[in-house]
Amino acid sequence: MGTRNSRLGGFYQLNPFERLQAVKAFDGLNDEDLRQLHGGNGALTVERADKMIENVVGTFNLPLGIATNFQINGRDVLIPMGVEEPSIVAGASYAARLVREGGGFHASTTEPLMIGQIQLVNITDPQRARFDILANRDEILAMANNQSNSLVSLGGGAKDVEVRIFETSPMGPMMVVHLIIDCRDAMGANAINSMAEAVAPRLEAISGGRAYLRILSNLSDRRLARARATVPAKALERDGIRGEDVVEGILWAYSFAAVDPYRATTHNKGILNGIDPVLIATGNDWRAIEAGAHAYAARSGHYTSLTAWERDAHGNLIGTIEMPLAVGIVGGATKVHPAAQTSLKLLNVKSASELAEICVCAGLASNLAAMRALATEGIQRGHMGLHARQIAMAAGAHGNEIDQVAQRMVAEKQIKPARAEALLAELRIIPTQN
Ligand SMILES: CC(C)(COP(=O)([O-])OP(=O)([O-])OC[C@H]1O[C@@H](n2cnc3c(N)ncnc32)[C@H](O)[C@@H]1OP(=O)([O-])[O-])[C@@H](O)C(=O)NCCC(=O)NCCSC(=O)C[C@@](C)(O)CC(=O)[O-]
Ligand SMILES: NC(=O)C1=CN([C@@H]2O[C@H](COP(=O)(O)OP(=O)(O)OC[C@H]3O[C@@H](n4cnc5c(N)ncnc54)[C@H](OP(=O)(O)O)[C@@H]3O)[C@@H](O)[C@H]2O)C=CC1
Repeated sequence: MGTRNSRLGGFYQLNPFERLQAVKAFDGLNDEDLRQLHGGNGALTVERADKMIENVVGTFNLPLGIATNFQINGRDVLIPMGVEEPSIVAGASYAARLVREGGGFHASTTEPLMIGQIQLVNITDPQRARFDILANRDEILAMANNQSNSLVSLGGGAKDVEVRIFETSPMGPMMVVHLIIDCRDAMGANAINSMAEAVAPRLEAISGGRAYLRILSNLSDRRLARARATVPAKALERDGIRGEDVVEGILWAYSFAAVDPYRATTHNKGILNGIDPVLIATGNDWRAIEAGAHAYAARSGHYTSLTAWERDAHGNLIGTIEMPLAVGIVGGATKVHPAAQTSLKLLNVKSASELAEICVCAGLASNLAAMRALATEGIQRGHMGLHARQIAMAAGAHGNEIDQVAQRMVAEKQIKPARAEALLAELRIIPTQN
């Protein structure tokens, strides 16, 4: 067993090999696990990829970083993040360090209940049909649960039936039946779709209508994850700016997102900056979470922030987040992609709910990092300082040239492709002149 202390100050100053050793010391991962994280022989092979999707010609790599400093429900966690954008991993680690000073994140989830929808049309007497479908609830649930080999024995499966009537639509009236399904540790899409397709003929017979769509809803608003964090005002003190003033700035940043959908969209993008990379690293479906997150943000009819920020009686900053988070630790690609398996092992989660809790904490942390930067020095110093290396590489820099060009651009505060090209040309001329 490793040290299990995720407070790894200066982790970023190590090289990738040294970082892997620190991860190994944290968790006691074995060498095979490390190879999978590192992308060596254990990583996704073309042969395996060819069995995952269609028309495969290769694999597409992304950087895998480790966010440090997270403490969630009293447990230290190192969070793997697969992402192409610089400063996300740094920002999340920084914010987790700040939250750690306030006692870490507190997270929870609702039951993993999802919705399967069956669309019924051409029903002459919808009120009678609704009554009869509900009267046959137990039979419908039993038919749905016949589709599952293990969900029911694990305490999950189809739990309830609901009926909604739409008086009008572009094609006329329709009825939508919801199957409420407890998906346990699976994201559940395939399980739900099988159940929805299985019960549709019976629903047609009861209602006298015709079933068209039979599919899950990605607005999984019965499967919510929540987290709360406290940041002592003192922890936010920096470069001569008082912590109280940083709190004030962050609260104005939040207020902007709360009232203005143009700002809320960017604010929520900053939250998903923390969540999507964890979904990718663990082989989860990030399109499903993105769709659910934005729909949930608009549930009142006004698109708004997925987080809320306030000040407590002592002047400390309090942040909360609540959003749908349908993730799995079984099913989909979670058990197929070798690095996803290792990421789940590193996270040491025993249930899909625990993974969802980690995801919302990463989202809350990313939101805090972005707002702190935006409300103080601006986003460009931290973000562009780290993005400078990508600009240097895009300009053609290799090896040592990358850091040399990036450092010059940061020092000059001119982080631009044209400047990178000029500096690179300069760097390449100097050695030949000597
Ligand atoms: C980038 C930092 C953290 C630098 O911040 P800094 O002040 O230069 O950092 P520091 O040197 O004081 O170090 C503080 C901690 O940050 C971490 N850290 C520091 N440097 C590194 C690094 N190189 N690599 C990895 N981690 C790093 C590390 O955890 C370190 O502590 P330690 O644990 O070592 O004791 C800060 O400027 C920041 O948080 N910026 C915001 C980053 C961010 O939000 N990026 C997202 C991209 S922009 C975007 O897409 C979203 C947005 C902004 O539009 C959303 C919105 O509008 O709301
Ligand atoms: N709109 C969307 O979001 C859609 C998404 N998808 C894709 O569907 C995939 C996810 O579907 P999902 O149904 O989760 O995956 P799978 O069908 O791969 O796996 C889920 C199944 O695993 C079995 N199982 C074994 N142990 C457990 C456990 N502890 N908890 C829960 N189930 C367990 C259950 O089957 P059993 O009970 O039979 O043993 C369950 O139905 C993702 O790849 C997603 O991209 C697909 C269609 C639409």
